[in-house]
Parts: sequence; C-alpha cells; structure tokens
Amino acid sequence: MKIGIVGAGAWGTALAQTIAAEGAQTLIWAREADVVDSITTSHENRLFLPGIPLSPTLRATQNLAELTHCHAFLVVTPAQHLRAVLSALPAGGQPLVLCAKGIEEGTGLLMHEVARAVRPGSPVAVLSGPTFAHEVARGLPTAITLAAEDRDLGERLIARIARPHFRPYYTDDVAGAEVGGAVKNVLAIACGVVEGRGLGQNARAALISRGFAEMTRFGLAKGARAETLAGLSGLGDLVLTCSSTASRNFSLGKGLGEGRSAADLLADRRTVAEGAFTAPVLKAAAARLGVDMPIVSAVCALLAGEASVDTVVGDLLSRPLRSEGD
Ligand SMILES: NC(=O)C1=CN([C@@H]2O[C@H](COP(=O)(O)OP(=O)(O)OC[C@H]3O[C@@H](n4cnc5c(N)ncnc54)[C@H](O)[C@@H]3O)[C@@H](O)[C@H]2O)C=CC1
Ligand SMILES: O=C(CO)COP(=O)(O)O
Repeated sequence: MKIGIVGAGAWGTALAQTIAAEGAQTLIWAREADVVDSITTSHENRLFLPGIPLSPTLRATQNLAELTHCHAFLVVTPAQHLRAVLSALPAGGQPLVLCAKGIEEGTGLLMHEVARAVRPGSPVAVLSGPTFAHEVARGLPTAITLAAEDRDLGERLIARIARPHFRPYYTDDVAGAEVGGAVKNVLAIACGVVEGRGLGQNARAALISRGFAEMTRFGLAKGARAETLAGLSGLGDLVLTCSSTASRNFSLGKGLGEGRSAADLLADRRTVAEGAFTAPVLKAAAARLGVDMPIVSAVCALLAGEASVDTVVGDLLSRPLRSEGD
C-alpha cells in the first residue's frame, strides 16, 4: 500500500519520516515551496521540524496531482484547512487517514464528518494520540490510536504504518478518537495558564481531572465511548499536552497566564495552536448539546480578551460545590 502524506508541518513530516525510515519511497505534499526545497535538498524540514535529519527516500512535492497513484492518504493539514485540501486532492476513493485535531469552524463538524461530506466515496480512519512530532521523528517510543469503523481497513493501515517504536492500537470508535484530540488542545491552553500564572501543581492536576470530566461529558453526548476517551487519544494526549511547553497549546496558555493577549501571541505565527480555533466552536457545540464545560468556557473568555486570568480563575473557584461524578 503506497501511502501519500498530505501536509508537511511538523506532524506530517514526522509521520512521513516514520514511514520512509524503513526504505519505502514516500511522497509528501507541502504547501510551501521552501519546505519542498528544504526536504528535497537538505533532507530536513527547516521551517516546521528543524534539526531532525530526514530519510533520503522521502520526496516532497507542491503538486497534489502527483499523489494520484497513492493507495491511501495520511491527511495532516490543520483542522480548519481540511475541507479545502480534501477538495483539492486528486479524485479517487482512496482511504483517508485523518490526523488533524480539531472541530471545524462554522459547521461544528468533527474531521471525519467533514471528510464524509467532501469525499463520500472514501473510507475514513482517524490517527490520534499522545505524539509530539519531534519525538516520533527521532524514533522515540510512541503509542497511538487508529480508529476506523471498518476493522479490516484499520488492521491493514496499522500493518502498514506500525514500526517497532510506533505502535498503533485499533478501535472502531472514530468519534471518540476525534473528540479526545480536539478537546485536549483547549484544556492544554488552560493548563498553560495555570503554569504562566504560577497557580501550582495541585491546580494543574485538578484541571486535568476536571477537564477530563468535561471531555467525557461532551464525548458521550457525541456518541463516543468512555473507554476511548480514557485511552491514548483522550486521557493519554491530555496528560502529554497539559505537562509540557513542547505543546503549542500549553505554550499559548502559558503566555496568557503571564498576562499577554491572545492576539499578540497568535500574530504572525506559522505553526498551529489548534485549541485557539476549537475553543469557541466546542463551547457552542457543548451549549447545543446541553453539556456543561466551564473550563472550556473560561479558555474562550481569555482568548477573546473578555476577562482577565484572575477573573476566570475566581469564577471557576466560586462555582457551587458538587459531587465528583456529576
Ligand atoms: N505537531 C505535533 O506534535 C502534532 C500535531 N498534530 C496535529 O496535526 C495537525 C497539523 O499540525 P502540525 O503538523 O503540527 O502543523 P505545524 O504547526 O507544524 O505547521 C502548520 C501547517 O499548516 C499548514 N497550513 C498553513 N496554512 C494552510 C492553508 N491555508 N491550507 C493548508 N495548510 C495550511 C502548513 O502548510 C503546515 O503544514 C494539527 O491538527 C495538529 O493538532 C497531531 C499530533 C502531533
Ligand atoms: O497533539 C500534540 C501531541 O499529541 C501536539 O500538541 P500541540 O499541538 O499542543 O503542540
């Protein structure tokens, strides 16, 4: 199965490197000419994954039509660009493995729902978990969830992309895998705020736990299974991104906690902090479903500049005391 990678940010490059490292010719589509040039001539993605040598068997192109002969696509563009990129992919019913973590602005759709709308003839899978790109690209041990309703497709994809250091685990719970990845980005912003404002490790642990309760409530309302939310793509990724400034979402939150504005922190950046886009869409989706997500709402207020850090923290701390399971 020849796999084409669509999107050459940090994550697309790390996945391409994982596949190409064992000698398979691998083709990656990059939007930027300088990224194509950098991968082709220096075997490095200097813009999005600097300092990590890439396999010479990895070839980059700026022309999506060159991917026509691939048998499956790993689609690794940011969530808000998925629809446009899928529309521009060459026609064909190849399976799509969706790797973005987010919810679409305007529609509130999960990524697999966008893919089904744009390419109804293509089977869909989701790849999501605790996977910092720079670690995967260096060959450090990583486990990840691969979700597909069609078990046979899921197992064929897993057989194709698994490596000794890169272990996909199968589930048929596509919505569950996507909800975890989308929601944890917003919660990572909140944990970054705790770090930036110096609120302590207890507060961070409380946010992870109560954030996970929000993720679970929302996920169950979207038809996800609790076991998926407690797995690699949910709790696993939540713990990773809530613990490290290697996370762009956590770093964004840290800046907010230090008193900088979201507009300032997001201006001119080339890398994506998905939680900033997902937060307001998630808040609206939760309201439609009648799901209470106070931490997500607090992140929205901070991102919109509607309230100070101290105000949103005070509001969270003054909520009525309640049972843990509610
Ligand atoms: N970096 C990581 O460690 C991981 C990232 N992801 C997810 O992968 C997705 C891609 O993130 P990264 O590779 O980290 O991106 P990145 O932040 O490294 O690079 C930005 C990407 O956005 C693309 N882009 C910018 N404007 C665009 C447009 N108009 N149309 C299409 N593409 C455009 C760029 O070409 C580039 O590929 C995100 O949803 C992210 O949450 C998932 C797992 C790990
Ligand atoms: O999703 C990720 C790791 O699993 C990357 O997190 P950030 O997008 O916050 O950097």
